[in-house]
Amino acid sequence: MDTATGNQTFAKPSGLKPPSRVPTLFKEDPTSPTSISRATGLSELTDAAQNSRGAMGPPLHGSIKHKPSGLPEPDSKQRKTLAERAGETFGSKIAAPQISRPNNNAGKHAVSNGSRGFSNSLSRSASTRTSKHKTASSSNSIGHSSRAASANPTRPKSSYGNHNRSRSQFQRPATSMAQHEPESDPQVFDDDRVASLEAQFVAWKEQMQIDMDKQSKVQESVKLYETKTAALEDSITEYKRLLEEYKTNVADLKSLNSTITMELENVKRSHTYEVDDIRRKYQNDIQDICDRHKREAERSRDENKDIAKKIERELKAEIERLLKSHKDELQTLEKTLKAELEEERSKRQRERHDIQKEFDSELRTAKLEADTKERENQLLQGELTNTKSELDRERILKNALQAQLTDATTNNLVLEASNKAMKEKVDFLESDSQAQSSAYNELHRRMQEAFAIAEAAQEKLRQEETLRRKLHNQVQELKGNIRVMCRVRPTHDSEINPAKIGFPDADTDSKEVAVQGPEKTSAMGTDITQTYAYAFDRVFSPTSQNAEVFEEISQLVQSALDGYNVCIFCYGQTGSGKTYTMSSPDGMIPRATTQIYAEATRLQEKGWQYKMEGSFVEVYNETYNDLLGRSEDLDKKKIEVRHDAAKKQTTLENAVSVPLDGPDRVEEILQRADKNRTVAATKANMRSSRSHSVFILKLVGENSVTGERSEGTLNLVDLAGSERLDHSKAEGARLKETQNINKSLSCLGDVINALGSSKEGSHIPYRNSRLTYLLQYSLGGNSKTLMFVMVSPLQAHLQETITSLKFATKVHNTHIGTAKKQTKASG
Ligand SMILES: Nc1ncnc2c1ncn2[C@@H]1O[C@H](COP(=O)(O)OP(=O)(O)OP(=O)(O)O)[C@@H](O)[C@H]1O
Repeated sequence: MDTATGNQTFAKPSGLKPPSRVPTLFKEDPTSPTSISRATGLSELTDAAQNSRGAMGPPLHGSIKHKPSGLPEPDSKQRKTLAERAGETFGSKIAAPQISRPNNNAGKHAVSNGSRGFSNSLSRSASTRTSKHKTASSSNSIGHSSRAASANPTRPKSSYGNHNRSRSQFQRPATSMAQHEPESDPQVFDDDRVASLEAQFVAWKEQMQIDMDKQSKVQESVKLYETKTAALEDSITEYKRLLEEYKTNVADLKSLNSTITMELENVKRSHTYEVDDIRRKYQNDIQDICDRHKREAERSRDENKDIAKKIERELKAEIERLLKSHKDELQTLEKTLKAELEEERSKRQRERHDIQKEFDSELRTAKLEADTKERENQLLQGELTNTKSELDRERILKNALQAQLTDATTNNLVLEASNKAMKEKVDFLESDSQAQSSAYNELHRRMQEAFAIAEAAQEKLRQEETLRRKLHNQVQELKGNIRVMCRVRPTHDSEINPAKIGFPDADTDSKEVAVQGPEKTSAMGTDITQTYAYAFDRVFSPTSQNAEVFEEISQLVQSALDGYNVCIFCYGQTGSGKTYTMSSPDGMIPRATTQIYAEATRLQEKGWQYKMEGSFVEVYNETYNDLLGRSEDLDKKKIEVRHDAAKKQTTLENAVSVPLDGPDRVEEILQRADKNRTVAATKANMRSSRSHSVFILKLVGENSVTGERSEGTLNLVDLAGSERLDHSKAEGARLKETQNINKSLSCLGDVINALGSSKEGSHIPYRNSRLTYLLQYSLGGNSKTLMFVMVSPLQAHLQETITSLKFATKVHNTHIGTAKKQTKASG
């Protein structure tokens, strides 16, 4: 009854399906003690559980839900109680032992028609035989198999169900039990069965206990659902009540809203009326104000008219007064201005005169400046010429480089050709037989021999070069470390009255020169002429060319390359041919540099590498000037001379030093020096004759093969004119020039004299003049000096010629260093 009521209650709100009848069966008397009827019920439940639900979990919510709700109920009249069914079982059970089991089929039939309890009891026995029998009986249990099939047609079929159905479809084969049963003892069988039943009972009891626990859990779940359902129903009731309340509230709010809307309409209407009233009121006020303002404006307009008339009258009076005073002031000003104008005019007149004067003086200054500019222009033109010459030199250099490139290309082609030939040779030698191989070896051996010979020859050459240097030096020493040569220049077409100069040994030694002196009256009253003969290392007649002269000095130039300090200077009066000999295009300087360059190149194959640098300075009025520097720096830039006593080398600070990387370079050097001297000549007339110019060529050589090193200097000096001037006539700058020239030439003589007469280590007065100080290491010691005494062929210069020749003889008689020679002098 409870279950039925419960089913009705659940179906309505939640739609839960009515619970299974299985728990209902336990609800009948769950607490009653163990009884047969209960045991039978348990037996049925156990079977059911074993068939279909035994393997399932406890009856949870989900499992209850899926229980078949439309389970067909058997007719109540046909239904038997569990007790009745239990009684049937026992009946069958008791009767069972008397059943004879003649064969398998008979036994099987009896069991299938007998109670399920017996079959179950068999199934619970430990014996193998009864177990097999029981399994067969259980599988034939109609109730279970039909319930399982009809209760849940959609449920997935268990393996058990399948197994059951399959067994029911096929004829059971004969078991071993059927064969062995007739041999068993009936008495033992009964005892065993009782024991089995007892054990089965105990198992049933335990199973019952488990099922009861499950049932109580299910009951608890049901109770919980009931409680929840009741709570949900309460909530629904509460929600319904609240809904009703909300509906009432909404209706109230609607009525309130309509009331408020009406009131709002009323308020709007009254507000409109008020606004209209206020607008009307303000319009009236504005109209009043406008009327008042109009009246005020009319009144003030009348007042203004009166004021204006009054001001007009006052202004007219004031203007008249001001006009009168202005007229007076203007008259006064006119007078003052006229006076000032007059004054200004006279002042301007004076200023004009001043400006005119100033302009004149500025004009003069400008003219002077123009002159200066002109000179500067000349300087610039000089610079331009220099630049042009540099450009020419670069061009020449470029041409030379191009020629070198062509040579190199040709060489390359030749080398390639020879390389090819060599390769062919090698191929030829390699390709063929033993004979070729031996020929190659022979060739190789010969080549090695040739190399060895060449090496030996080169070594010999090097040794010979060293020997040559030594011998050369000895020869130079034997010739004397200071030598004097004389050169008489030819007369020009324009020159008349030549002096009588003879060359007695011109066909043999060319060492003598004879000058016929001026006519003198003897004590006897007869006119006599005296001939002065001089002997030097070499005398060059007017027909001699520069090439011939250079031949004599080329040995000294070679000495400079060998590491000696060499000094060659030209001494003589103005116009005697010093510059021609020294600096003309085929003079000593270009020739010397050309030879040095050629020799340095030749020595490269003997392992010598030379670095050559040229400087050109002048000594003018006892100051040094750089002839290779900028012409505007001449007489301004200070050049310092420094001596290295250990190396016996002289260096010039602040002087331009030009690397001599080609023989053409010297031409540029000479041009630049000449330019500077020309520019200087505009400042001091005859500058070139009044200064000493010194071309200094530094030669540093290193031999990478022998490890030798040489540092030599070649000084080529063009001395100032040596003529004596009449001191009484010379004055100012000219007098100073003359004094300085005399001083320096006299110092030069003193130094040479000291070098020739004094012992080694004694004082040499180099410092007495700038010239000797500059040439300190090129005069004396281990240096080699050559003096050219230049002679003018003119009778007019005879006296100066004799003076020069006397000075030269004095120098010639001086012997410096180890060389000693006898000199012959006359006059
Ligand atoms: N050997 C010579 N052959 C032809 N002409 C010569 C020879 N020597 C000098 N002359 C000419 O004589 C002139 C004067 O010579 P040069 O200028 O060399 O004299 P200088 O002694 O250097 O004079 P200065 O001291 O003024 O410089 C020049 O015109 C020069 O060309």
